[in-house]
Amino acid sequence: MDTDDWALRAAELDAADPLRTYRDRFLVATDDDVVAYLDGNSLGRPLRASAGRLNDFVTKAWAGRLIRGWDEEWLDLPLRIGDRLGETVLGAAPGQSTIGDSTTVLLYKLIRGAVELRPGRSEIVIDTDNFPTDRYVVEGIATELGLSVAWVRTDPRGGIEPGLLEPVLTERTALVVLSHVAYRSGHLADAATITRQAHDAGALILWDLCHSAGSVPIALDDWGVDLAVGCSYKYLNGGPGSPAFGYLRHDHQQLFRQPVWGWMGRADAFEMGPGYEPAEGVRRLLSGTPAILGMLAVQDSLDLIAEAGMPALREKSIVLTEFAIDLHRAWLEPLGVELASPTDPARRGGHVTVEHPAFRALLDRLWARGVIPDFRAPQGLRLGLSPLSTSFAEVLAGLAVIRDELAQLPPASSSTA
Ligand SMILES: Cc1ncc(COP(=O)(O)O)c(C=O)c1O
Ligand SMILES: Nc1c(O)cccc1C(=O)C[C@H](N)C(=O)O
Repeated sequence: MDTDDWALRAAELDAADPLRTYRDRFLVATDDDVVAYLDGNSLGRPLRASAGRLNDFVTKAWAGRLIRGWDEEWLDLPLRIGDRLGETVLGAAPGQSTIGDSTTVLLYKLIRGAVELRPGRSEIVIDTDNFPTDRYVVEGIATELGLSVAWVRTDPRGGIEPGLLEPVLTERTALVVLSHVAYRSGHLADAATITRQAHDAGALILWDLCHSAGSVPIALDDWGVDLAVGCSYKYLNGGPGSPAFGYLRHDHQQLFRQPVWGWMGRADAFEMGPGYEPAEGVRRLLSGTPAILGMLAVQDSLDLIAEAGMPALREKSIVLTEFAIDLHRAWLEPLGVELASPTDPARRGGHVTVEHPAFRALLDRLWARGVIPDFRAPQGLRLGLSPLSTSFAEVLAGLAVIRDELAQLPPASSSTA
C-alpha cells in the first residue's frame, strides 16, 4: 500500500469508530502545535469538563464553603472517587478502593502492610522488568525488614507469564508484586491465572495497574486480587501528579496495618485522641490530609469511561495498536526498526513500543514536528494510544513523521546513534 492507501485506511477506521466523537470532549490548547499525541499513557489529555470543574471548585466550593467543605464533601471524596473507580474501571465492589498519595507512596504502604499479613514468610517476588519505582520500593522494604527478593527474569519485549512465575513461588513467598501491563513492552499479564498461582503458593498478590486502568478491562474482585495500585494521570486523565489509587480487598481490611500512621487514617480522626487505631475499612490507607484539588479531574474521566464503556474502549484500543503495528511493518521495519511489544492483541495493552538505536537522538526532532511519543532507554519509542482521545489519522500522521525522520538520517547514525 502506498501512503494514500494508508491515509484512506485511517479515514475508514476513523469513520467506523463508534468512539470517534469522544475526542471532542478533550481540551485542545489555543496555540496547539500537536500533530500526534502518542503519550497518553504517561500523561493523559485534559477533558473540557475538567476545566469547568476545577474553576468551579476554586470559585464556589473553596471560596464559598471554606473550611465547611471538609465536613460537607471533601473528607469523603477519596472514598467516593475510589468507589466510582472501583465500579467503572477496577471491577471492585464499594468499600475497597481509595485515592491519595503517589503510586510510589501507596506501593510502600500496601507492600509493607501486605507482608505483615503473611508472618513467617520472608520473600517478595517481583520481575526484573517491572517499573523502577516498584523494584526500588520492594528492595527498600526488603532491606528495612530483613526480607529477601526473588526476581522473575522477564523478557523486556514480553512480560510476566505464568510459566515464569511457577519456579519462583515457594513456601517462603509472602507477596508477589507485578504490573498488569508492562510499562515498556505493553505486555498484558494474565492476571486471573497468575493471581490463582500466587494464592496456590499461599502468597498474596499486588497488581500495579498504572498502564491498564482505563485501557484494558480489570476484574479485581473476580480475580481474587489482594491489593492493587495505579496512577490516575495516564488513561484516567487526572492531570500531572494527580493522586494514585489503591485497592485493598475486603477480606484483608480487618487485619491490615499500613506503616504511615497519620491522623486521617485513624478511627475518628477529629477525636484527636491518644494512640493510633486504624479507621474501619479502606479508609485506613489514608495518612494525612487528602489532596482534594489533585483528585477532582479524575471524576470527569470516570464519567466519560462509564459512558463509553470499558468493552468499547478495549475494542478500539486493540484496533489502534493493530493499526500502529501494521504501519510499523510497512514503514519502519524496512528502516531497521524492531517491534518490542507482543503481536497477540490478547496479550497487549494500550501501547506499542518500537526500537531503533537512533530513537534517542530523534526524539527532539519528533517533538519539534509536533509528534509526541515517549522515549524509554535504551532505544525504545513508546507509542501510547489512548482510546478516547486518539484517532487513526493521528497514528498515521505520527508514524509518517517517524518514518520521514528515520529515512533522513545519514547512513552511519541510522544504526549507531
Ligand atoms: C507501572 C508504574 N508504576 C509506578 C509508576 C510511578 O508512579 P508515581 O510517579 O506516580 O509514584 C509509574 C509511572 O510513573 C508506572 O508506570
Ligand atoms: N509520572 C511521570 C512523570 O512525573 C514525569 C514523566 C513521566 C511520568 C510517567 O508516568 C512515566 C511512566 N509511568 C512510564 O511508564 O514510563
